[in-house]
Parts: sequence; C-alpha cells; structure tokens
Amino acid sequence: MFHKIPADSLEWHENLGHGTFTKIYRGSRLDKVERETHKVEVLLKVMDGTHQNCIESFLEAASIMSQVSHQHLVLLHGVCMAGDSIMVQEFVRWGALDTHLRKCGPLVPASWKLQVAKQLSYALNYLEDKGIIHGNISSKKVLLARKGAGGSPPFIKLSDPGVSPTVLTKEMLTDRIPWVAPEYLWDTKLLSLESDKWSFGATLWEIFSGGTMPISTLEPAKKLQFYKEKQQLPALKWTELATLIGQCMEYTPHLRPSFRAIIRDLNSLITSDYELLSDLSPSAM
Ligand SMILES: Nc1cnc(-c2cc(N)nc3[nH]ccc23)cn1
Repeated sequence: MFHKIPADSLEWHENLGHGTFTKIYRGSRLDKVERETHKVEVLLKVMDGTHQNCIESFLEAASIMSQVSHQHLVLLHGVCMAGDSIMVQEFVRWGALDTHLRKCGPLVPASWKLQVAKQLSYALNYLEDKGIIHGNISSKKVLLARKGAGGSPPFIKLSDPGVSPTVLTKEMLTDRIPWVAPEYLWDTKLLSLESDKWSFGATLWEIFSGGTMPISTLEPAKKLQFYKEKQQLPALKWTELATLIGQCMEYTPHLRPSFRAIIRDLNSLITSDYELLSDLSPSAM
C-alpha cells in the first residue's frame, strides 16, 4: 500500500490552493534517518472528509503513486490518516506549469516547451508500459522542479491525478473539456490508456499556446457541443506539432499513437532556428 506518516512529524505552512475535494499546503516533514532528524519540505494534500467514496479513490491514487518511481513523476512520501486523509508528496519548487506559462508564456522559447513536452511523454510512456492510467493530464498537473533559464533546460514532474475521475460528476468532467477524453465523458467505463493520449494532446496545445485554453472558458453547453460536433482545437502554426496534436486528439481512441511513437515524433521535431537565433543576445550574432 503506502507508508503511513504520523501527524506529529508534520509541520504546516501556507495554503497553496485547492483541487477537486482537496486543499494543498506547503509543509515540512521531520524525517528520522538513523539517529538524525532532518526536515524535508513537502506538499500536503488534504482530502476534505465530506466525500467518503473519494477517500477510497484518494487512497487508491496514493497506493498507485507509491508503486511507481520515475524521475518525471512526483514522489509520494506517504499518507497521514490522523483525522483527514493527507497525502504527503515531494515539494516541487516552482509549482504548476500553467501558472508559469501564463506569467512568462511568450518569453519561453519553443526549445524550452519542447523539453517539457518530451519529459512529460517519457513519464506517460513509463505509465503506459506499466498499464497505469493517469486520467487527469493538463499543464496544471505538470510541476516545475527547475525553471531552466537562459538556455538551460527545465525539469518537470507530473503530479498525481487527484481523485480518480470515476467519482467525478458529469458537470466536473464537462469542466475538464478539452483535456478529458470525449469517449470517457460519454461513458466513464471507457477510461483507458488511450484517454491519456487525448489529454496529452490538449496539454501539448496548451503549452505551445502560452498556457491559455480558450475552449475551457466556454459555458458547459458550448463545451459539450465542441465534442458532439467532433471539433478540433485551432491548428498551431508549427505544422508538424499541429499534426501530432491532431493524432493524439483523434476521436477514435485506438487510432491515437502510443507514447513510444509520440516520443519518436517529438524527437524528430526541429526547433525553428529563427526561434533559437532570436534567443541569442545581439552580441552573439
Ligand atoms: N507536489 C507539489 C505540488 N505543488 C507545488 C507548488 C509549489 C509552489 N511553489 N507553488 C504552488 N502553488 C500551488 C502548488 C504549488 C509543489 N509541489
């Protein structure tokens, strides 16, 4: 299952926001290794206890997270079950990618975004090989361990999926358009590894569009119409990337590429030289 963490080993710091049924805080964990105790910075994710059936899925997510280990997946230290259920995760320094992109989107070079996309596809290929469905991929769930500035690459960690989508209401799933796979919205039994490919495509689009997702601001009926009419997101200027996004966001699940194929395509993308040249300071010209 997962490591049980005693409540008295945790210190609570500021609130960092909230998720579906959860509140998140920065915290510290007093870790006793041999005779030394040292403090580790952690992310405390509190499940609000009002939703009992969500506790099971919360603990299910925790137990899956403790079985996986990958450099681009957030590490779970364990769960504290004193009163509320609290997931104790590694603290990822620079927080969620969507916030970062909204702040510095236009200034972020394509090469930086391509690095993030590749690292995310490595994490998802790892999960696919293990037959594990994430179920909630979006740039909110991509965390920045290193910002990578002035040419040095970023380093991302994919966060846990949160409560399993199977306990979400139709309204909550509609709210996740266009990240949630369409087949899954119509029939939640259709959640599959293919659903993650659709969400990855939407996240790619989001990353290369500066962290904005215009569809997500539409009202629910319009969002559902987007799927009913099998609409696609506006094609990005970078045609090879737009093609890959279109393949991931294929309405027929089994036609979507595997993450192995996605990695191959991402590795074949050449960042536009102009973009790189425009990054160089004039003196380097
Ligand atoms: N596993 C995680 C998850 N989120 C963070 C995080 C870090 C930060 N600097 N600001 C934030 N604001 C919201 C979340 C967050 C850290 N670690």
